[in-house]
Amino acid sequence: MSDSNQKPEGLALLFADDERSLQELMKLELPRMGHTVTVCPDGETAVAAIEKNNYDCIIVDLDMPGLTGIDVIAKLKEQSPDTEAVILTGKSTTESAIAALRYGAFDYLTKPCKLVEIEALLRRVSDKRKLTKQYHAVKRRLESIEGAPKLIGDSKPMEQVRRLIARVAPTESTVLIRGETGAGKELVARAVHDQSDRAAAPFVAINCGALPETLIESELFGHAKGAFTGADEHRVGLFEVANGGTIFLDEIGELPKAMQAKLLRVLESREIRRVGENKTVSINVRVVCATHRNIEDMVAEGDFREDLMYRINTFEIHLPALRERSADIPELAVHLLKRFRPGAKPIQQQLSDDAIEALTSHVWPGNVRELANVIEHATILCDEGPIYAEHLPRHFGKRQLTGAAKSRGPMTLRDMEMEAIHESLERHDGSKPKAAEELGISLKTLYNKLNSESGAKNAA
Ligand SMILES: Nc1ncnc2c1ncn2[C@@H]1O[C@H](COP(=O)(O)OP(=O)(O)OP(=O)(O)O)[C@@H](O)[C@H]1O
Repeated sequence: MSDSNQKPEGLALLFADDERSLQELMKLELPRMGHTVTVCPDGETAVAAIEKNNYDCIIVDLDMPGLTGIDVIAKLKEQSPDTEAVILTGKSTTESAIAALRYGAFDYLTKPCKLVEIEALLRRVSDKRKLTKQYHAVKRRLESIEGAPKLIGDSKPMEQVRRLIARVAPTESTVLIRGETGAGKELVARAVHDQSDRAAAPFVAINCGALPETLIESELFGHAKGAFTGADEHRVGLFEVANGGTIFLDEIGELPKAMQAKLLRVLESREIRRVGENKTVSINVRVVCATHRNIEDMVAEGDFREDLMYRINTFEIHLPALRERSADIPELAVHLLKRFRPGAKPIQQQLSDDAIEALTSHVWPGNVRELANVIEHATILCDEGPIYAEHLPRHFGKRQLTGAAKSRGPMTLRDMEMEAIHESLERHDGSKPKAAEELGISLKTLYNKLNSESGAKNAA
């Protein structure tokens, strides 16, 4: 991540040490490294400077007469928690330096330290600040596209989901979220994390179905440099990235059998082993899984390990399909509209009655993801004012009225789903990628549904 050929971003530094010669040295050398520096002779002056100015990083001597380095850091973390702190310490006080790390210091240097060590450490501070800024920028962009991750819906089924989330979140239980594709399982997983004691630590999501089998292990557990062709550098796996927080294993049913055994071992031992390394690393990660597949059937067919199934579904949350909570559709539609038309307006000004009627009577095989696509389509045709049924995709809302559906009598949800798939395939001259995109489901899911339909027909 750190490119040693690249000049680090200049940092605003504060240096505090009672040694005159060090003060003089830093006044000269830190600017030569491209940083600006305020030099202070003691803790009191340092605290006064921190109260007046903003610094990216402070470097403080641990042992100063009056306020010590730890006192200065404690004050700094109250005043400006984002500013990094580096401790300078004599060899004999390494233990106090470790105490300083507990107070939130970034790192410590033992005196006498070389200028190259200070330079390397400041480069790391600079890298960290750059990454933090990038993280906030990406998060803001994502929120402006998707809206802040918020579970919308007050329908009875969603109230029940919320109740379950609130019950399980504060525990350490592994959670299995079941529900159709696009129903919002990742949002439920995030809500479990956000309502837990781990909320301030990372939430890391990975789709087990989206990675080639050969890469999953190193993605989850990391690898040593040279562990396999292409492993040019040491890489930390997602379990380590999520340490202290939550890992969300989406589409757990897609995990290859060999990986299922490895995952089970990790869940039981709470230790991981990076690919190409012998030693194990302890991890403290809460695991939340999700699947749209019937895991019990997969176990019966020998595709999923029974012991892993029991291990991951300590607590289950079933997320109902959108058609089972149609009362949420208007509010969800307006929430999704904000992605394309920022600003909040009442539902009546955004959606006409006929649009609400068409939306609430649709079957939604692609669930909320499909709803987001339909809303995007409507905003292309209608960039302001209420959305009418005519702005919805052409096939929309008609399905329930087709002669075939009426003459067949009551249809199962599965039949309706297959009808939506076939209609979409027809509209796109049989193109499965286009149909999958329109329906808001993955190509893999489309194939699965078509295969299980032809399997059922063959069996009949
Ligand atoms: N209750 C909800 N409130 C707000 N937005 C939602 C809700 N449910 C789903 N969404 C939105 O719908 C989209 C799909 O949701 P998500 O990715 O969580 O579904 P999923 O069930 O995990 O799908 P998949 O099984 O395909 O991974 C996302 O853009 C998400 O923000």
